[in-house]
Amino acid sequence: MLALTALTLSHFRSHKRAELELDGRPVAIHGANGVGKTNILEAVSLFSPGRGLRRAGAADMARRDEQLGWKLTGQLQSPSQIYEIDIWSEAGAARQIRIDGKAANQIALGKICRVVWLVPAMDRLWIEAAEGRRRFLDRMALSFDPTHAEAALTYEKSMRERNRLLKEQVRDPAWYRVLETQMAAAGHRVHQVRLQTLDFLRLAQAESETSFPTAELDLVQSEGTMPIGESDLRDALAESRFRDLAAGRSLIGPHRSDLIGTYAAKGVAAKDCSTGEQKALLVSLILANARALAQREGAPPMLLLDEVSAHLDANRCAALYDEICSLGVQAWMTGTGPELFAALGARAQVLQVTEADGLSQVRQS
Ligand SMILES: Nc1ncnc2c1ncn2[C@@H]1O[C@H](COP(=O)(O)OP(=O)(O)OP(=O)(O)O)[C@@H](O)[C@H]1O
Repeated sequence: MLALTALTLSHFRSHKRAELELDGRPVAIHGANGVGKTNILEAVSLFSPGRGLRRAGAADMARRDEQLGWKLTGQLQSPSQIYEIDIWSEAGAARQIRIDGKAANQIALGKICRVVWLVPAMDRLWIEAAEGRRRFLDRMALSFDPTHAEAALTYEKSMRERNRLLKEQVRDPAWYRVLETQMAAAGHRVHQVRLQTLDFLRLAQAESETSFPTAELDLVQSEGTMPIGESDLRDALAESRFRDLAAGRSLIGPHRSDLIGTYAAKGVAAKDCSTGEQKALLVSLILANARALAQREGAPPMLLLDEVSAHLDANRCAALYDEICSLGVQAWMTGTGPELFAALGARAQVLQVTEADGLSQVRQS
């Protein structure tokens, strides 16, 4: 299994200090609006690479009106061993990580801990801009291949630099060659890992007997097609330079990919499905992600499901709970009242968050 067995939040968001003792079961967190349930999920999301589920900066995560910075301490149980992990930021500085007392970086963290999430901001994922869908796919890709974060970052950095040259109307090819070589190497890798992730998800959906609808998936380019090999991408970037100069930005590459989903049984594009169906398609994908990783690595990722029951009918909610429990996933779920988790019974650890006089409290309920 992959699970946090203890978690302490210090001066993190609304929590001055919250200590959670966990036993590896799914975690159902309930409490009134604004008591800090999502803040706990955000803390868990930081146990994987990236900016976390709110995509916030380290400074925003410090408890307001305190200049102290924040700290998260977690005990992580992986299939092979137990890790003691500290993640903290001092006075708004970049996040720091220590694994078993030794300084570590986000890539090292990504190798031992995988976290995938669904949050209410993703309710319109199928309808809104492609960037959100790419991010959702990349989060799943990262759970399969921890090096994905590094390749994506290298690509992003070289692309930004190339875009700067394009905006400044630099025309000398010598300025572009090194950047385009870097973009092609990292971009090809990013694209391949995304394609492989789609294959894993397709297979896991096909093999499953879940009642969640199958989401057919396609990765498409906003214009044309993605060059197949690394050298094809490098050549395509060089060829596109003239057009890119006119646009002032790079027009080809994996940053122009889009994830298209279809409700397979109905043959209806995800963007045209009902709100609940759209959410069910996303749930179907993260369950497929969990199933595939359980098979390949012996442990599914931790799942963060903020406002888990929103838009799902009672049958789908029960089916989701059943699947989480049968997969042995440490799913972190939130909702405003304990009744939302009644169908889980003793299969989950139920925590209640309350707040009084600016101080939050988390206790078993
Ligand atoms: N840096 C911070 N310092 C102190 N409080 C913060 C900070 N950032 C956010 N908050 C507070 O945390 C609260 C939001 O917490 P959170 O989103 O976890 O609530 P929630 O329990 O999930 O609520 P809901 O049920 O409404 O979704 C808000 O009151 C917000 O003002």
